[in-house]
Amino acid sequence: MSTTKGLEGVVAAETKISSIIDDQLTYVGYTIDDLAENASFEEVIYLLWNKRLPNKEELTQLEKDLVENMTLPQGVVEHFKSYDIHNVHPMAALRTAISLLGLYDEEADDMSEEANKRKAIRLQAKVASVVAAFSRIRDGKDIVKPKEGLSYAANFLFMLNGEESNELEVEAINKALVLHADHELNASTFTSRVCVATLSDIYSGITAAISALKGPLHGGANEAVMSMLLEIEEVDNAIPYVKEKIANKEKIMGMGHRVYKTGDPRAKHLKKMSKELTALHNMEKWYEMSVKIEDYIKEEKGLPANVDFYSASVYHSLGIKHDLYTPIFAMSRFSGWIAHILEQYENNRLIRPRAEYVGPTKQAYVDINER
Ligand SMILES: CC(=O)SCCNC(=O)CCNC(=O)[C@H](O)C(C)(C)COP(=O)(O)OP(=O)(O)OC[C@H]1O[C@@H](n2cnc3c(N)ncnc32)[C@H](O)[C@@H]1OP(=O)(O)O
Ligand SMILES: O=C([O-])CC(=O)C(=O)O
Repeated sequence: MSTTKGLEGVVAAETKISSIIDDQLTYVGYTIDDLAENASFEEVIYLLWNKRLPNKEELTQLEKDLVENMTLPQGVVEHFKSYDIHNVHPMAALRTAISLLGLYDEEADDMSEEANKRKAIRLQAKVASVVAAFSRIRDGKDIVKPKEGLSYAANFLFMLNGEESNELEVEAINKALVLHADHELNASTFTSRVCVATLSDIYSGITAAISALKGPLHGGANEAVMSMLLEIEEVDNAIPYVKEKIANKEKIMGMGHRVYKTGDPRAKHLKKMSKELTALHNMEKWYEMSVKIEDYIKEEKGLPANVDFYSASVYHSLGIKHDLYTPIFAMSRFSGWIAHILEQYENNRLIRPRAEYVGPTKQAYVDINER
C-alpha cells in the first residue's frame, strides 16, 4: 500500500457540479468570471442543484421559497439565549443550531428525493437567519424577520442590521456568495459526502461540513486574515511582519491553495471589490496592506492569494463583525454542500479508504501490575 499525505491529487469522486481545470473554476460549465459578473446567488443555487440555469418563473419561485422558509423555530432562537453567547464562536453556534434545526424538521429522516429537496430549501433559507439571529442576540437586540421581495443577500443584511442596505452593499454580498458557493472536492464538501455516503441524513452531512469549514486552514482563514491585518496595523509594517513570519516558518493566512498553483480566479473579483469598498469608506490602508502582502508572498514563495484573502478587507469595509466572516462563507457554501450531498445520494457507495499501519507489531499483552 502507498499513501498520499493529505490525499493530494487523489480523485475521490465524479461530479457534475463544479470543476477546476488549469486554474479555471466553473460551476456546471459556466466560468466563475461570467457568474460573478452576472448572476444572483439564487440563480447559482438553482444552477448547482439542478445543473441548469433557471428561467424567470423558476427563479421567482426559488426566491419566494427561500424567503418563506427563513423564519426560525422559536426553540432555536431561545437556545441562543441559553448559553454564554459572548464566549462562543459563531461557527460553533452555527454547527449546533443547524443540528438543532434537524430536530424541528419532521422530514429530517425522510430520505426520499422530494423530501431532500424540501429540506435543501429549508436549510439554505435558515442558515442566513441563524447567522443574523446569533449576531443580533449577542448584541442584545431583537431578531429581525425576513422581508418579502428582498433578495437572499439583501435579506441577510436586513436581518443582520435591522435596516435595508444600499445597492452597493447588497451587490458586494451577492458577489461574495456567488464566488464562495462551490469548489469541487474541498475539505468540507468531502466531509459532507463521506458523512452522507453512510446514508446518514442531510442535517448530519451539513453539520459535519460546517465543522470542517471552521478550521483556519479552510474557511476559518478569512477571519484569520483580518486578525493579521489588524495586528500589522499600518501599511509600512506589512513587509517586515510577513518577512518575520516566513523566517519563523509560520503561514500567512489567505495565501496558498492545494489546487491552484498560478492563482485563484476568485481572488481578483474580491480584490477589485476590496479596492472599491475600502476607498468608499476611507479604509484604503487595509487594501494597500493586502496588496503588499500578496505581491511579496507571490514573489518570495510563489504562492497565490486564495478566496479568503481579499474577502477579509471586503467584509471589514462593510462593517461586518470579524467572527461572522466564516459563517458568511458557510452560508454560501451550503448551496454547494447540498448539491454534493444530493449528488452523492443519487449514485451512492460507502466511502471507506484504507490506512497504512505504521505502528509497532508483535506486542505481547502485559498485565497491568507489571506495566
Ligand atoms: C477556502 C479555503 O479553504 S482556501 C485555503 C484557506 N487557508 C489558508 O489561507 C491558510 C494558509 N494556507 C495554507 O495553510 C496552505 O496553503 C493550504 C492549507 C491552503 C494548502 O496546503 P497544502 O497544499 O497542504 O500545502 P502545504 O501546507 O503542504 O504547503 C506547501 C509548502 O508551501 C508553504 N506554504 C503553504 N501555504 C503557505 C502560507 N500561507 N504561508 C507560508 N507558506 C505557505 C508551506 O510552508 C510548505 O513549505 P515547505 O515545502 O517549505 O514546507
Ligand atoms: O478547494 C479548497 O481546497 C478550499 C476551498 O474550499 C476553496 O478554495 O473554496
